[in-house]
Amino acid sequence: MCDWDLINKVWAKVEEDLAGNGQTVLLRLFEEHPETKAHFPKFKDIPLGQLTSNADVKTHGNTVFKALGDVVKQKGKHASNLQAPATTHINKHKIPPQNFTLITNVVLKVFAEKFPGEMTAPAQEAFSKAFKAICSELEDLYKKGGFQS
Ligand code: HEM
Repeated sequence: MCDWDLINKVWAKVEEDLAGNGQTVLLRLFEEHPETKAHFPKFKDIPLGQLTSNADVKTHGNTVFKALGDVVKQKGKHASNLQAPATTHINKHKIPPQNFTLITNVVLKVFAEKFPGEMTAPAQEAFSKAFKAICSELEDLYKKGGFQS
């Protein structure tokens, strides 16, 4: 079991600047795993240096973090919240499932840096467990959805 209350306490802090925090995560994802940028039609041809001031990255950061916030707020009962993104990421965006592990590891790292007061050892552990569970549920949905890379 994960401590969803601990996670939601950190998330309240994240929501003080949802778009900015989502933007930081996307930029760090592109920096640390440059192959992930190639999956985004809007960003793939723009050099990373120029993306730091790209408004679309911030808007997309907000979209991703809004969806992730909707998941963590369900405190574990998020099956229906995962179905829609799984379907689009399988069929429309064609994102291999291991990318969810990459992005959630980046989220953990960015939160630990940005929110050292809230990201205590138990909070990091709670996020780590929750993200592992979510990634594994997404993998199951990918299998059911017949994902082909
Ligand atoms: C925490 C994990 C993630 C969440 C919550 C998330 C959520 C979303 C949402 C809500 C959308 C817009 C609605 C839709 O099309 O479903 C979206 C679009 C998209 N996502 Fe994700 N996503 C995640 C991870 C990723 C990763 C790891 C990649 C690729 C490496 C990716 C690639 C895309 C692309 C290419 C789009 C379309 C962007 C556009 O509008 O041009 N996503 N995502």
